[in-house]
Amino acid sequence: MIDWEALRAAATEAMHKAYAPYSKFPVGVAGLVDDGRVVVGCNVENASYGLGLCAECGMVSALAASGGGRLVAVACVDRSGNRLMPCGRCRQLLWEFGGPECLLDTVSGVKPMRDVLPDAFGPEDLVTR
Ligand SMILES: O=c1ccn([C@H]2C[C@H](O)[C@@H](CO)O2)c(=O)[nH]1
Ligand SMILES: [Zn+2]
Repeated sequence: MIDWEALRAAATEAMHKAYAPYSKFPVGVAGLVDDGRVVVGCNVENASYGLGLCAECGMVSALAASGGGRLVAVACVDRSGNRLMPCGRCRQLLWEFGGPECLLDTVSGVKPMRDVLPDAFGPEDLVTR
């Protein structure tokens, strides 16, 4: 059983560390890894606006830097602690480390990644046919 409350709490704690002076839209994300650890990320913006990093970007970096593994569940929250859908780019980032079965705490309930990124491009598509 996935403890979604705990995952949302970890995402909310990360959200409070966001650096979002330009959008004033802090985001936090937490991912449950297949070995039981929880990795988090927050958005980090830049004076060169287009260079801002989404929270999920930091989270997958933390995943790799802390030993890797597969994401089994992900929760993203906004400043009110409400569920937030990852942007399209971030869905692709999550797909790389979670694949179709990874669960996402969406605004319309828990869904597998395959439902929020249908017909996704992934590592297996790089195999020459
Ligand atoms: O899934 C998302 C969507 C948006 N943001 C950030 C990017 C930007 O800093 C702010 C407003 O778009 O929210 C994320 O971190 N993750
Ligand atoms: Zn994003």
